[in-house]
Amino acid sequence: MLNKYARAFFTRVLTPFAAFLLRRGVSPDAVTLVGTAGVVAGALVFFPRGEFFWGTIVITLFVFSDLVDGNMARQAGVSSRWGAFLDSTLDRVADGAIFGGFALWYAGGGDDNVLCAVSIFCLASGQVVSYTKARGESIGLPVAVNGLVERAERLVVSLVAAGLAGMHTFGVPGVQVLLPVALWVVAVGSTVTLGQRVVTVRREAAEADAASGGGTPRGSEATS
Ligand SMILES: CCCCCCCC/C=C\CCCCCCCC(=O)OC[C@H](COP(=O)(O)O[C@@H]1[C@H](O)[C@H](OP(=O)(O)O)[C@@H](O)[C@H](O)[C@H]1O)OC(=O)CCCCCCC/C=C\CCCCCCCC
Ligand SMILES: Nc1ccn([C@@H]2O[C@H](COP(=O)(O)O)[C@@H](O)[C@H]2O)c(=O)n1
Ligand SMILES: [Mg+2]
Ligand SMILES: [Mg+2]
Repeated sequence: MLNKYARAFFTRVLTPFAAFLLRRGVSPDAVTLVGTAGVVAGALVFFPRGEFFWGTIVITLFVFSDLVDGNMARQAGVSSRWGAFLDSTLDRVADGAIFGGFALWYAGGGDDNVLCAVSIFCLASGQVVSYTKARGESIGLPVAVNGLVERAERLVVSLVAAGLAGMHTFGVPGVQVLLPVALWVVAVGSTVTLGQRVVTVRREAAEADAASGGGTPRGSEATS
């Protein structure tokens, strides 16, 4: 949903900044790499210590690089398969650090085994949701569904909640509950999304197999 409705807005807002970076000789790949490093550092330095406000601020400063890198590549006319691979692969690394950071907090100072498990579930289910699309497309299917909770929703729900929950350290009462609520929402939403994508891939695969007389495309079943 956000990918559909908010992307156009952010493209307009970030285009001048992307153009500025290109004029300064910065490459899209550099933005992808630095952005991911910033998200990973913000998540793994602050979240395991329960410093959710500052962790979210640092992550927010870097996470929009994921919208800037592609914008730069398109403006410069250098969009590439390598860039698409790098962007998607490092998205998985960033997501792992964010939900891993939550899990480390609940395994340590946050001392809550259930929320630690929910964080790990968010991490794993988010990766699987993304994998369904990548694998479906790699066997030649359109995977014409995004589902209820895509990456943008996973990030916005969990980071807004983490940022607000972190305001507890400034004396704002009652906000800590927002992070557990957000993690449960992301966990349930990711499960629904996984179901939506699996059902779509199953239908598209059956249609494609019927149209081609059955069987997977040569070679594709051998990859994983
Ligand atoms: C008083 C202060 C309190 C402190 C609060 C802190 C406020 C800040 C909190 C949060 C900000 C979070 C912003 C998160 C923005 C995320 C942007 C982003 O990176 O989106 C990425 C997304 C996907 O990009 P790609 O196409 O490159 O990635 C694909 C995707 O990963 C696919 O995964 P899948 O979906 O399938 O699981 C892969 O399949 C594919 O391989 C991969 O290529 O980009 C978009 O979706 C574009 C839309 C972005 C919309 C961002 C909306 C941000 C909205 C609000 C943020 C500000 C909220 C402020 C709240 C303040 C509260 C007080
Ligand atoms: N280093 C990069 C990063 C991205 N791309 C291209 O942009 C597409 C992703 O666009 P986003 O707006 O989601 O960032 C990606 O599929 C590539 O085509 C690139 O070339 N190099
Ligand atoms: Mg990107
Ligand atoms: Mg990306």
